[in-house]
Amino acid sequence: MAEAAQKLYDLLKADANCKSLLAKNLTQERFDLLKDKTTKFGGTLADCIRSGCENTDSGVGVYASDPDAYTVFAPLLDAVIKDYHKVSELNHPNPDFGDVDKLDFGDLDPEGNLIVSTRVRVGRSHDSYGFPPVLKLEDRVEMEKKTVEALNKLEGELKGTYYPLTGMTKETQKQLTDDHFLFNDSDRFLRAAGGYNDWPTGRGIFFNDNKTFLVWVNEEDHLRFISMQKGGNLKEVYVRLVKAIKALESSGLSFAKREGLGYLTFCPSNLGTTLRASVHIKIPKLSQTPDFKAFCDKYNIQARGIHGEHTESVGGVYDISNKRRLGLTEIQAIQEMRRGVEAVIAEEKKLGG
Ligand SMILES: Nc1ncnc2c1ncn2[C@@H]1O[C@H](COP(=O)(O)OP(=O)(O)OP(=O)(O)O)[C@@H](O)[C@H]1O
Ligand SMILES: NC(=[NH2+])NCCC[C@H](N)C(=O)O
Repeated sequence: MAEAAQKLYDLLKADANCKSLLAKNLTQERFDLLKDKTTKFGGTLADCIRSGCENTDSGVGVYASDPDAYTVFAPLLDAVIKDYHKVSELNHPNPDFGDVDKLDFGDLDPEGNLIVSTRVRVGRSHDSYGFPPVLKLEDRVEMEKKTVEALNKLEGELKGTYYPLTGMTKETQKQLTDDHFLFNDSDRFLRAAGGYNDWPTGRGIFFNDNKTFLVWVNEEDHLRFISMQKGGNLKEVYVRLVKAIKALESSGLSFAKREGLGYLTFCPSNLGTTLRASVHIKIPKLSQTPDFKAFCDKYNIQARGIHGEHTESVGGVYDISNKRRLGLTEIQAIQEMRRGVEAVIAEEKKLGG
């Protein structure tokens, strides 16, 4: 067990240019302290660090093998979490979605010139199962079954159908992915972490008729709840997601949560609120300025390409979202994204866009 971790650690140390949070925070002292430990789910240090050691261009570089890893490997994971979310203490507040009847925002781009679409997602983990490195095929299948039973109870606007990946044609998968609804198995960071083990068994997507509410089953996290639509109406998208979270939390599913850390996810960058609110937005001018990255950092927002993380922009359209998910409430994370997007729009217009 310690040998596997040692081999991986050697790989990490061999890349002197590695800038990941793993490289920064996995000191020799922490490595020695953790290398022989195992979680209740059988997770090891090697399980947590494999992706970041095999991919030294990782930004974060670490995944939790299971919910218990956040306790057993806390000396490493806590340091990475503080670093990513820019907090000095791990005292994440209780969930607070705000008063959805009194939100002080609506459409972020009422003229409809810049924002192509808006999406808000959260991740949830079943508290009785581990994460991909320790999951068995039967666990995934069992989790999928329990999840679908809960999803089938949704009503009204959230009512929809579950489509397992097993049996879905390649053409349908490609179309749904190109249209930004479905995930695929092309992320090498997630692959190295075990995220595609037994692919595609136990995975699938649930959506309502107009594809404004979607659930990913067994992609990176056990569950991702997603609300999205064309245009910039953040209020409609957010209110729909809050409704879905509340409905699913009262449908018999029990989600992994930890005092001080909020909702637990596979990747430490996602825990806390687990909320990522994004717009696809046309910013050909701002994105070309040398200060674009600094501008985003100032507002705690992140720019991605439009086919998801680690992809490039197409035609000056970027995915702009809140970067922090921990140490603030859900409504504060949404407001942080809103302020960032409003600033991006103002700056793009100032530059003549
Ligand atoms: N505002 C948006 N409008 C339309 N599609 C979006 C929007 N934001 C993200 N997407 C799409 O969602 C899919 C998933 O994106 P991505 O993997 O970057 O983020 P994520 O699902 O939030 O998860 P993670 O941050 O863990 O990678 C991609 O197809 C991406 O294009
Ligand atoms: N989808 C995510 N969890 N993204 C954040 C980290 C992704 C990858 N492991 C890295 O370190 O770069």
